[in-house]
Amino acid sequence: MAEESKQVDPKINNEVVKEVVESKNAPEQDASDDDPANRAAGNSDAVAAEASSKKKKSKKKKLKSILTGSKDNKENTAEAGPSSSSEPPKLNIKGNMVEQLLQANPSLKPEVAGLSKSQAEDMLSKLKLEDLLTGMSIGGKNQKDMASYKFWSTQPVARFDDKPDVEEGPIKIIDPEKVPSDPAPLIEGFEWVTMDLNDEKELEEVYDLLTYHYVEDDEAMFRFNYSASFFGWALKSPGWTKDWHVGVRATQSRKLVAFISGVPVDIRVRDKVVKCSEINFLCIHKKLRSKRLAPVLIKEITRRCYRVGVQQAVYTGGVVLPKPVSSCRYFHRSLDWLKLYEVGFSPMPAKSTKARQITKYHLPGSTSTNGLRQMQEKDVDAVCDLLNRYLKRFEFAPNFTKEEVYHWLLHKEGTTPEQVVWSYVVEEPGTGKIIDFFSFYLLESSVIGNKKHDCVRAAYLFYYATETAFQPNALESGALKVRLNALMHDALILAKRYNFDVFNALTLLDNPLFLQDQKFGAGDGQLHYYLYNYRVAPISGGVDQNNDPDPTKMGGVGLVML
Ligand SMILES: CCCCCCCCCCCCCC(=O)SCCNC(=O)CCNC(=O)[C@H](O)C(C)(C)COP(=O)(O)OP(=O)(O)OC[C@H]1O[C@@H](n2cnc3c(N)ncnc32)[C@H](O)[C@@H]1OP(=O)(O)O
Repeated sequence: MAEESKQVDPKINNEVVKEVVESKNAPEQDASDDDPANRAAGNSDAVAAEASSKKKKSKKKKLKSILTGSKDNKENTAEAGPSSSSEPPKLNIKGNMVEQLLQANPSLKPEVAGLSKSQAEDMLSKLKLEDLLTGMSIGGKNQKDMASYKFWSTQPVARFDDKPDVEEGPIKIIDPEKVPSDPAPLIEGFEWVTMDLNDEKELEEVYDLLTYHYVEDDEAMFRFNYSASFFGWALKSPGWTKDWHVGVRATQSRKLVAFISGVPVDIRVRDKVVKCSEINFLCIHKKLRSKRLAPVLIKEITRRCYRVGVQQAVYTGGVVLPKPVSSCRYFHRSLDWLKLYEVGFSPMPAKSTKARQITKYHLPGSTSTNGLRQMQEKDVDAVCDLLNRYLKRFEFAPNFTKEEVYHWLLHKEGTTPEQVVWSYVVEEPGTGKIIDFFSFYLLESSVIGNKKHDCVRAAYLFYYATETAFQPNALESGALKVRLNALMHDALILAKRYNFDVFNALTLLDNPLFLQDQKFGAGDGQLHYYLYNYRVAPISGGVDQNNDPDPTKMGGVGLVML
């Protein structure tokens, strides 16, 4: 999932604030309770665990407006988060522990001052080395105690207290024969559907649901505005099956009210290749939020994956769940600074002016790399070879087939109403060999309630690769940095040419080598990477302990998810 991330006001850039401690009292459920395979073997019903019959009655009442399509339902309460009514006693210890805490993360200084001893201890226990490595100590806002994850604590996922030297591999082995052949029943008035995205009407329904109910930023200023072409691209990749496009409809109104999807992907985690379902576009109608429907959807897509022998999944999110494999930070490069300022995305830095900001982000009209041109069908083999060699340099990355390169990276003129992906190759002058390649995709965001602008065209940096990486000492000599900066500068120029307003990138791949030089600003979004039913030792997210891009922390995440 892409995350809505806004450019951080430079004034507050490094003031990272976290939620720290909360009660640990809730008992943990046995993981087997929620496992579809165990359900088949006679264990407690997963849906029953989510919704007691009492709750069902009140839900039925609240959901009436959806069933009938009326708009008068005001019920949309968020689930109560952790709260503490009493003021914690001030910390009056000067011991080792606090020093350790501050040493581990100096940016915590303002927070430590007001902590009780037990809170500080708790915080320290959360600030393990692996958390620093994955960026979790910084992006861990919203993290709850394991037992407070009523659903996730029952699932085969890594836990926050797992040791960093875990043996990597599946958490449990599923026998597809024992997985129920039918979905668990939904509450009355709703039914499961498999969406047929080859049917334009159904594609449109998914598009509508996501347009109005998918990810918004915290202040609800922007909302992703996926195009129908984008969904064709994202959800019909090689090996896709319509069985993994799962919807929930209101029986009476036939309205699509929830969706979750998966597409197959092989991910290499260090030296092992894991056959995964890449889960994305989990979305629940706003009026059905906080009613424990998300766990039901997740269990249903899990059942469908298990049934066909796919036992692992990869997914990303802005929320902290047990437990990220890695966490990367969003960066944004203004292409049309004035527009971004006017829509409230980019702040005006202290002592700057509009004119200065516009000049700062000005780009030349033409690219400068010799041999740069749009990728064509004839480049698929060369790009596949270069990209796979490049991605082997990362611990957590896909391995592309030629079909996948064709699907994900090649824009096929005239096949979709809107272009979704832009890919370029560099043909070595003289030899014609493909020596570099880069790509970005389009994801528009609607601007909510702005009189002047209704959308922001964002380019998301996708995959890239360069032969320069394989030169001896490419990193130490600075050659890789120089080459990537030249390529990314051209990528920015091309994105500007195609009327993009902003260029987004994470701290994954080799991005820390160019983010700052290319005037990317830090965003307020963090993207956490997760694996389902697979344990791994922590993987670096390309950031240091202050959440800044760090070239010494590269080599971790090589997977770019939409
Ligand atoms: C082998 C195959 C396995 C396949 C499955 C692999 C796993 C795939 C996992 C899915 C990967 C999706 C990747 C993407 O698409 S990430 C994009 C997620 N979508 C959005 O943010 C769109 C806008 N938001 C919504 O539509 C809803 O708020 C959603 C649907 C997100 C939650 O609905 P709602 O707000 O009404 O909540 P609830 O009362 O029903 O349920 C509350 C429970 O749900 C847990 N929750 C909340 N948000 C997420 C989240 N983003 N991933 C996983 N779990 C999440 C939450 O911690 C709590 O559990 P626990 O804290 O009590 O334990």
